[in-house]
Amino acid sequence: MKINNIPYRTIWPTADGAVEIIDQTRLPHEFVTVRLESMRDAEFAIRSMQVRGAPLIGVAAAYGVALSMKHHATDAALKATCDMLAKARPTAVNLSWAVERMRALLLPLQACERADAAWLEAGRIAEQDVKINQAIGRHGREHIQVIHLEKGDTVNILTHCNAGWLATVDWGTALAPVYTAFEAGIPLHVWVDETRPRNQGASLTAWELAQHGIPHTVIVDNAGGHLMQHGLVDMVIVGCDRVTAHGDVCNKIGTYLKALAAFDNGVPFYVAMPISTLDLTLLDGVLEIPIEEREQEEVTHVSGLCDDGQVRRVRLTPEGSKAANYGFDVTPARLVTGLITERGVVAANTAAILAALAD
Ligand SMILES: CSC[C@@H](O)[C@@H](O)C(=O)COP(=O)(O)O
Repeated sequence: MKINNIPYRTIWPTADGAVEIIDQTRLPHEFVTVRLESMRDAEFAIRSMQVRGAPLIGVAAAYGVALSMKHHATDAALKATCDMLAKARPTAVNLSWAVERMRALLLPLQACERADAAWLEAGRIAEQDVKINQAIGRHGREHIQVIHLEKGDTVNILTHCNAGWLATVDWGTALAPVYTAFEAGIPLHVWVDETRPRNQGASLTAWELAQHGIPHTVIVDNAGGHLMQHGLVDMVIVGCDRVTAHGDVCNKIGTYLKALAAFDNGVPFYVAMPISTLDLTLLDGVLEIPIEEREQEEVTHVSGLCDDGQVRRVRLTPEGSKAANYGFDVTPARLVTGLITERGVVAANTAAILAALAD
């Protein structure tokens, strides 16, 4: 995708064997890239959310394994690296998916073969992510097009958090259909939930849509229900961090409330999902998916650009008030209209999911 008309990806290998990322903690007010030279750098980037979004943290972890293998490629080093990276964030299954794919490839190899093989495999995972997202974009666009033909007017799409190109290597998941439809000339407008506490909608989704000239409006997280009651939302598309065999969807906190409002108002609620986000070991998402709890400061404080041009952090809540910071919630399958995958749009139930996997 493009920043100031220059094509970028969110992560890329450098000619001298390091990895570069866009530091997403600095957006939208500053565009800064960061060089990762070690597994510790990759682990810090994931934990601190310099890189975030389920597919991207998987790719960053794969590169983390590759960086580690350049220096220490024994069995013990491979185990320690994979175990540490897999724990950097708990909810998105793509992280452990990517780490386990690296481990399975590297473990049978001689130590001296591991560095080159790891580097190639991390690159393959990154390239695959781009292709998968392009396919999600094509499948999702068809549904946007159907709504456009029925309505004969601009399609209003609501999204939560950031599941755009910043959350992947390129294109995004939930926003891939948006970019693809926009390129095909379908008139659309995106309602962007600000997505407290870290405001990935207001700071990341709004920024990347603006870079691409896509009409959008940032709304507070509580506005979606009101907009749906007044016919101002034609469809919802969100990303996801883990989907169970039953089709329950875990995504950024607040997604469930949007799904309830969509259901009550007859608005289609789609979840864009690479197949690697499926966790067939789990059935009931509410009971079984681990939900990340983060620091209270993400709730009690916000940072933003002040009128003097400086980025500052300020406290919102009274000193002494406790805050709880659950990062994700689970939307039961019954509220999901369809899962937009690289293999097509799949119903959120076990039979349809298994049939899609068998194709
Ligand atoms: C394509 S990204 C899908 C999800 O990872 C995204 O919607 C989300 O919840 C991201 O959460 P984050 O905490 O910013 O990593």
